[in-house]
Amino acid sequence: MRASQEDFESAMNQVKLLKKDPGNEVKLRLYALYKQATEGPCNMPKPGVFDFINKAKWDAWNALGSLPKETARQNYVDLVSSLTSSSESSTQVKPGADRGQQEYENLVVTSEDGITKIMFNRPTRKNAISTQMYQEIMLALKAASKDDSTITVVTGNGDYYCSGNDLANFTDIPPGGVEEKAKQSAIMLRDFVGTFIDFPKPLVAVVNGPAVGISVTILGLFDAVYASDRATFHTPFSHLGLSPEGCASYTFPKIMGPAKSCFSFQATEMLIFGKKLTAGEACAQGLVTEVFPDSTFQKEVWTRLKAYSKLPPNSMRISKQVIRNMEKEKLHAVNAEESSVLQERWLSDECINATMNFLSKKAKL
Ligand SMILES: CCCC/C=C/CC(=O)SCCNC(=O)CCNC(=O)[C@H](O)C(C)(C)COP(=O)(O)OP(=O)(O)OC[C@H]1O[C@@H](n2cnc3c(N)ncnc32)[C@H](O)[C@@H]1OP(=O)(O)O
Repeated sequence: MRASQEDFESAMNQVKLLKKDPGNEVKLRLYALYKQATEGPCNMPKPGVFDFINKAKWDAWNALGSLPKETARQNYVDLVSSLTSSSESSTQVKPGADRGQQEYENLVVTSEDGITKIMFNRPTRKNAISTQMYQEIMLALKAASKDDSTITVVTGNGDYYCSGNDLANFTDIPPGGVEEKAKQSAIMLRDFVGTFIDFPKPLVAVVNGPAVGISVTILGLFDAVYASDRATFHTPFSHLGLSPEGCASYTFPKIMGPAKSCFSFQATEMLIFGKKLTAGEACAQGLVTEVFPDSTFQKEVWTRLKAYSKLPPNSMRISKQVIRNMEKEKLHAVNAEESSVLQERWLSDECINATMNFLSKKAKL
């Protein structure tokens, strides 16, 4: 039986609900089939060779030649159906499921000695945060807020703490185009940062190495930040045609000193001029609680955290509430404003060019 228009629309909705990123190749095929089913054979001028995102999309659509619209619609529905059934089977029984533990692709989450540890686990990408990883971090934080641990710790696997947003996230363009992508990203960013603002238990960052971008800005929402002396703190927003997020436009000047004092210039030097701070400098500015020599970092930090985790949990949670609640409304408002400014920035030539330069290996920080 041929797929109807309703089957097609239902498949489009199912794509948005996929639990697992199907990868760029499948997404290109979905894009091409969608265009063919709705518009017929490729009717766009061929993009230039350096416009490689649109070129890849054009190639995929053009490769469908004169495939009839109905067949493209059927193929789209079949492809989505194969994706939904494989994602259902891959979330079934996994090791740890019987202990109520969730499995993550880009995180290692463990709970021991009253401490839930959320470790970024993409060391070959310097722990850059992919779209899927944002979702996983939100899920892990929500689970940690309800489990029986007293403290939650965020750290990184490998030589980096985290290299910030995965710049390849912007190559995954939905059928609605780049505007739709920017809109979806702004919603995800607001939810992601909101999860940190609302996190109810003591939240500690164990910064094992260099930290970049959003992994630095959200530190202002943690309750303690311990850093190895190998760590650096870098927010290269202007270099990337971006603007601050993670509430840093509010927390950094507040943490680093009152307005117009020489200290608040440290915040603007970081957020506007992209100055990279050493761990010692970040500690002097109040962004880091304490710095440890890398050789003894893990031992010293975890000994301290284990002692803290034995403190009465309700008292710690209530103290956090008393300290943070007055600020919550303001932080949510700042988060919404920063996300909406970024939604526009992502569509700017400055941002698109900087992202292309990184992805085509012409630039690095
Ligand atoms: C939707 C919400 C959006 C919120 C917005 C947040 C804003 C930010 O977070 S801005 C910060 C974005 N991050 C960057 O600009 C960092 C880019 N990376 C680099 O400049 C360098 O990779 C590095 C300085 C972090 C490390 O350099 P190093 O020479 O030591 O290692 P590499 O060989 O470059 O890295 C290994 C491998 O990993 C890839 N990679 C590293 N970071 C990222 C990243 N952020 N996005 C995508 N890919 C990244 C790098 O390309 C290498 O890949 P290959 O092995 O394939 O070459």
